[in-house]
Amino acid sequence: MRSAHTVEQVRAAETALMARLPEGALMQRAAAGLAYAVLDLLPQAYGARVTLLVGSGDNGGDALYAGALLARRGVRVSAWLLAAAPHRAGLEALRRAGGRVVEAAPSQPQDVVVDGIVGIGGRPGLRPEAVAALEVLRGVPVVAVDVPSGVDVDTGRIDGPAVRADVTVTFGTHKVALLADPAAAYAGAVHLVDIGLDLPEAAVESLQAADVVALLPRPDEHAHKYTRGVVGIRAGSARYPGAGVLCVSGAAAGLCGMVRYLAGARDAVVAAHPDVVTENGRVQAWAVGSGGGPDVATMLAEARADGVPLVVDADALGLVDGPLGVPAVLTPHAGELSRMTGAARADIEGDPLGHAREAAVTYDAVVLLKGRHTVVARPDGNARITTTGVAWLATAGAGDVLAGLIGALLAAGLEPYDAASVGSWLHGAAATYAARGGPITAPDVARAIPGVVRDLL
Ligand SMILES: NC(=O)C1=CN([C@@H]2O[C@H](COP(=O)(O)OP(=O)(O)OC[C@H]3O[C@@H](n4cnc5c(N)ncnc54)[C@H](O)[C@@H]3O)[C@@H](O)[C@H]2O)[C@@H](O)CC1
Ligand SMILES: Nc1ncnc2c1ncn2[C@@H]1O[C@H](COP(=O)(O)OP(=O)(O)O)[C@@H](O)[C@H]1O
Ligand SMILES: [K+]
Repeated sequence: MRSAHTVEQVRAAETALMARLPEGALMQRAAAGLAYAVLDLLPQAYGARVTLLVGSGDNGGDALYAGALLARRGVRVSAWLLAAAPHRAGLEALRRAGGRVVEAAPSQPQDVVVDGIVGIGGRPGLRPEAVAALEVLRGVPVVAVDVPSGVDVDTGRIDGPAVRADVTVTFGTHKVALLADPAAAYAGAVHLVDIGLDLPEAAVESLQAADVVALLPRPDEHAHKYTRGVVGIRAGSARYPGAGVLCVSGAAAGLCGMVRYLAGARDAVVAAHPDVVTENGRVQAWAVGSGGGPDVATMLAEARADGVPLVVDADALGLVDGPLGVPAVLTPHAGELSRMTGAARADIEGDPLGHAREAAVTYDAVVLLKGRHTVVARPDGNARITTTGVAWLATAGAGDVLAGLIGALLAAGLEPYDAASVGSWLHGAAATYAARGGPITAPDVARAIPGVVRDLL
């Protein structure tokens, strides 16, 4: 599991650890990790040029100590001080190692910029001096120290100018802004340096392959189709038969024992999926709403009346105005959530984690808010953020596949939070497998799911 802790949690762990270590030890650990990450980006250390952008706090201190380590390896390090009182000991260390202080951009082309402007002590946004410095150095690869400066660390919001990093070297744990968009998109590749912090459980996390393996349902030796779970699909209509076919394709990827289909695209579904049963009968979960048509209200009401867990997607989301009274996963994209809650779409896109968490409370359900980094939020405030996937997944019908897949995982017995987050992880991984760097369509995503599962197991 990748965990993201809040600034308050990091500070508390840091205080506890610092009490047991010699002064400056943590910063030395951080600086060493940072220096190695910068070295990794340089063709060779000797003669390379690195500019440090240095603010007034310990984030700048990390950059200065790392700069000292780099200077000892022969890197030409320039520290551009953006605040009046930079970390004193760090600055001395850099000078002793042969680094220099500059007041403007170095005239020679630079190989790397290190963003040590602000870290977890920063307020969102950047001062004009920092914006100007970044502008002058535009085009040079940026390594951010701990977080890209300017982002809102605990929410992932971007409320002003912020650094766009190629790599972020973070210390002790991930910060929320490194998982949650829009800030996560500013972080580039994130490299975690262990500095020995002892941290509590995190409210925000991101499943990794090993976590998905541990949660995946699989048949035991004596399994039969009913013990593996039956998912019912009420999706697709005469007008939108494709949505029914796609929702079934996600459900029929093999993760539960059987798929029942009870909606208006029966012929198309059976033609595409001869394994699907179209008689009514018991199910352990329903997926409702994709390509809904005029019967969507009836379909939602009938599924609810069954008392089993539900996935509510697309057209059915507009009918949800409070808790459904059964365990549920709601799967809106930002536009659908905007229609549900009345919040502006841009506000939702600016703070997907906050809006997903709020909606989870309002609807007393797991809310899966789709996007580049999909958020799965639970009413108790916990959230999992999906980092698998590729932009090619933003294609018509991909959401229908996801709804069916989550339905199958619910039917197989996963809790709604696990079903939604595992389903979203598999969906993103399947898109990446299918895309192999190129375009995909929704059926490609569904077809790639069994291969992802096979490789995981
Ligand atoms: N907490 C930890 O466990 C560790 C922290 N370390 C480093 O220490 C950092 C935190 O250091 P600090 O608490 O000194 O805080 P920061 O260095 O993040 O920034 C605080 C300083 O920046 C100024 N500032 C705030 N917002 C600003 C803005 N938008 N523009 C310009 N200046 C702004 C403040 O007035 C303050 O002086 C971490 O991010 C990390 O890089 C590491 O040295 C290792 C251990
Ligand atoms: N930029 C992106 N990068 C990666 N995945 C994305 C991006 N934009 C959207 N997605 C994913 O693509 C899928 C689109 O689903 P959705 O919007 O419901 O489409 P549809 O309604 O046509 O099925 C979601 O799983 C979403 O998370
Ligand atoms: K920074």
